Amino acid sequence: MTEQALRLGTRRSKLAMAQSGQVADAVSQVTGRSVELVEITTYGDTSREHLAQIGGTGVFVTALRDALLRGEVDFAVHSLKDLPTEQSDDLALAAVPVREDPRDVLVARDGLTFAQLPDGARIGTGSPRRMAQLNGYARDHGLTIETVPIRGNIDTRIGFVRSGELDGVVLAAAGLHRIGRIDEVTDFLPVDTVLPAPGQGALAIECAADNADLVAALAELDDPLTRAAVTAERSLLAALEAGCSAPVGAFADILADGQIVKEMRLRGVVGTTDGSTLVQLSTTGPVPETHDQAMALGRELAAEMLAKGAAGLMGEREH
Ligand SMILES: NCc1[nH]cc(CCC(=O)O)c1CC(=O)O
Repeated sequence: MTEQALRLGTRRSKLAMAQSGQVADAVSQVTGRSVELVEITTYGDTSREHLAQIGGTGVFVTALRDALLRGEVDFAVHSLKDLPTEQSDDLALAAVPVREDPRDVLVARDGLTFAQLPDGARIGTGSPRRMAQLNGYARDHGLTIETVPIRGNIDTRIGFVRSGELDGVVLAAAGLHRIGRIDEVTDFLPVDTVLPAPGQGALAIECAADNADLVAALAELDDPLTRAAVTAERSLLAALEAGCSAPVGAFADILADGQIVKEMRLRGVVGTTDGSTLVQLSTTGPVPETHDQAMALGRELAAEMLAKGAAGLMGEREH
């Protein structure tokens, strides 16, 4: 008797298809079952509005979750940074695999690094988080850049540079890796210059919470350290009451002594999009061993950031 193929719900973008294809192979290996991709269109794929305007929260995810809840697909793969922080009781975050490079990168004309950009350079990004930190970095170096809000898939965004319309665009390294275009990066921005979005570079594999066999099988793809890190990052975001299009960066990493894992450090930043005010803080604690401990790390840092005025910065509205 042959078991039915598992149905993986995925968006159709090149990036989504690449990451779903990679997860499909891994799931086939751990379950011994074949995996069939089911393409689903989300609001984020069809809307032409800027993400900062449509709110961001869940626009790439809701249609996939609905298909899971209706039993039309067995599991779904999301970019973790697109996943709203509130988790539905009916769905399980069954696995968070090992994170890919979390950094933001610059793809600029003529091989330029960020420090080599000319004064007034036009840099495309629709992300208030990137705008705030890029403008802040430029200010610190006596440079002004113009951040230009853009949307579209990775090909479209890099296309603005190739056509000469923009001097550069800022993207996530992970996405470029996954679609095989990492060679086009002209500068990898260190996380201390531009903190990534909470969960950036990580994937989320979701399935129905009551599908116990599948929850258990998918758990084999989970990386506990990645899960602890992204849980702390997302807890910070939630405790700041910010959505995924807010100017909030967060990154948790492991402080190790040789091979010995010592502590987890969580860094967070909130700022105005012009980069004139940035609140960046970090906290360090034992590596979380439970979900609650990882959540506590994020809440702790959020409280410190709020005490330093973070709420006022996030309240800023774009004109
Ligand atoms: N919101 C779009 C999105 N969602 C996930 C990624 C990249 C891959 C990742 O962060 O895992 C991107 C593109 C980008 O920010 O350049």
